[in-house]
Amino acid sequence: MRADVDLVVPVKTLQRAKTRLVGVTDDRPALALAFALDTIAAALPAVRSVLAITEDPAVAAELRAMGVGSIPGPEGLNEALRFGAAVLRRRDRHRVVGALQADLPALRTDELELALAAAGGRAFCPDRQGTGTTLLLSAPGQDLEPRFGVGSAEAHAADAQVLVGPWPTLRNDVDTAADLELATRLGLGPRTCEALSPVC
Ligand SMILES: Nc1nc2c(ncn2[C@@H]2O[C@H](COP(=O)(O)OP(=O)(O)OP(=O)(O)O)[C@@H](O)[C@H]2O)c(=O)[nH]1
Ligand SMILES: C=C(OP(=O)(O)O)C(=O)O
Repeated sequence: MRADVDLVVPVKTLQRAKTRLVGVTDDRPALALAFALDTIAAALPAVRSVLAITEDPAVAAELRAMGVGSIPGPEGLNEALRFGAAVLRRRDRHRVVGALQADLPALRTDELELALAAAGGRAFCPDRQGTGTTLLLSAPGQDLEPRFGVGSAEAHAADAQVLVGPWPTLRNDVDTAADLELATRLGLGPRTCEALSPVC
């Protein structure tokens, strides 16, 4: 557990989320919600706190039931992350602020902990393709400066340590049916299993 780390997790409005998973399920919003809940449940024991940034009241209600706070933020992923990071920074200016994507339904707490332990300052974990980013950590007391989007791994590598190690579940963000197949092999979280039942 890293008691000096607080994570911002952005969760897009469910009706607009995971459009690349069209055809995988009849209920895409329910699957996007399950991804976020499994990701956050796995992350909680690894850090001091998790704050979700979401405009979606259904997401906020589910998180509240888990004891996780959320606040609405501005439109856009980097905008939402900057907003959330600034809220956390105001609460404690010395902390490490991180951004964790909400689409890691196979995430294991121990793998996140290994990656967090390997970080020696500003650092990021590339996705399994090596082009995107699943986790970004600020240096203590510094701004998060998120550069998520196409080619974000290269953008983050300009000034952040690359975290690559034995944490496949942290690297497998699920955007496509192929990602979901791999996540199923790695072991899906319970909410995602339930949403896809009887697949697992
Ligand atoms: N709060 C917030 N979160 C966002 C926003 N856009 C993306 N996210 C989150 O950012 C992470 C990565 O998003 P994407 O992989 O691009 O997910 P997506 O937009 O649902 O998927 P596609 O429709 O397939 O592009 C997920 O945790 C999303 O929930 C946004 O505008 N606001
Ligand atoms: C926004 C990103 O993720 P995705 O590929 O999931 O859209 C990113 O990796 O920076």
